[in-house]
Amino acid sequence: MGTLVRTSKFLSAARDINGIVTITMRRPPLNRMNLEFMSEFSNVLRDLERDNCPGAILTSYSNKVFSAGFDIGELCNPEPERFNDFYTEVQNNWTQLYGSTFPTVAVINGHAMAAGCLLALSCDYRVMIKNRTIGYNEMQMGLATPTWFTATMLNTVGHRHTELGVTLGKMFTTDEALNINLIDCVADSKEEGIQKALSFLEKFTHFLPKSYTFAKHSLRGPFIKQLKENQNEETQLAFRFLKDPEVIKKLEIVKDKEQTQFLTSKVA
Ligand SMILES: CCCCCCCC/C=C\CC(=O)SCCNC(=O)CCNC(=O)[C@H](O)C(C)(C)COP(=O)(O)OP(=O)(O)OC[C@H]1O[C@@H](n2cnc3c(N)ncnc32)[C@H](O)[C@@H]1OP(=O)(O)O
Repeated sequence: MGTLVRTSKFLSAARDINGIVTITMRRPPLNRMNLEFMSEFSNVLRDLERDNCPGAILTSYSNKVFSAGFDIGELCNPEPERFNDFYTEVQNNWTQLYGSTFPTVAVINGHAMAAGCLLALSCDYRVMIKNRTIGYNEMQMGLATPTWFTATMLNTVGHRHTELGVTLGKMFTTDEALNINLIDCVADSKEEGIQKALSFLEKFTHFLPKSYTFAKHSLRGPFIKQLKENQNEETQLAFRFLKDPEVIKKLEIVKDKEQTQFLTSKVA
């Protein structure tokens, strides 16, 4: 897989001979995203920017789950300070990944739910393994989808598919995702997915990095600017939402085993 450039509790990053870095999420069993996971992720992205990385691939150690999204423990009746740190790290991570100066590919080798879907959509290209699901399922959990999550899907598949996807909390199968361009291609295995990702990244070899960055930022920059300008308001809005007694009650039920089985049956 290449030389290990960074390894931390929940992530590893390995560089191949062409400089392409594969970031593997490894927080068993479901790559749930908590504060520590998000800060490690931001550190990796910061290193890649500093090292003028030519391209990166994001994938999961597990062929079942790419990421189950936010750790419900961070959302259920949160403490103000911890939530502020968590949500700020999530926002910073998105601005880094969505606005990276190098091309990125998500090899989605397992289910990608809610914030896990956001990670994949924040890359430039998506290769997904057959028979997995991807989407913003927040609605099914009594949650709302943050504005920058919605904008990221909107910028990928357009208004109508985003409207239906977000308001129904829909998890798309690999085939459905391909049909609406939520993903770019399908692979039979993670290994084939990595090969397809490398072929995509190969296309950028002869481009000037500054030209690539200019093009990417022309398209994504205004959305990043909008979040940066509203970061505190977004955090306060989310905190107030999560402190609503009805939301707390619903999330507590979701944390219950039986409800998890219900959610699992929805993605089977
Ligand atoms: C105004 C704006 C307001 C905005 C505020 C909120 C912003 C919200 C934004 C994003 C939200 C999210 O990202 S929420 C997370 C969404 N994720 C899910 O819905 C995942 C649900 N999980 C599943 O469907 C399944 O677990 C799975 C398909 C991912 C895997 O299935 P599997 O059978 O392998 O595993 P289990 O279901 O048995 O789960 C094992 C174990 O993990 C617990 N679990 C699952 N997901 C989470 C999670 N996200 N956080 C915490 N814990 C989770 C599950 O309960 C099991 O626990 P037990 O073993 O103790 O039963």
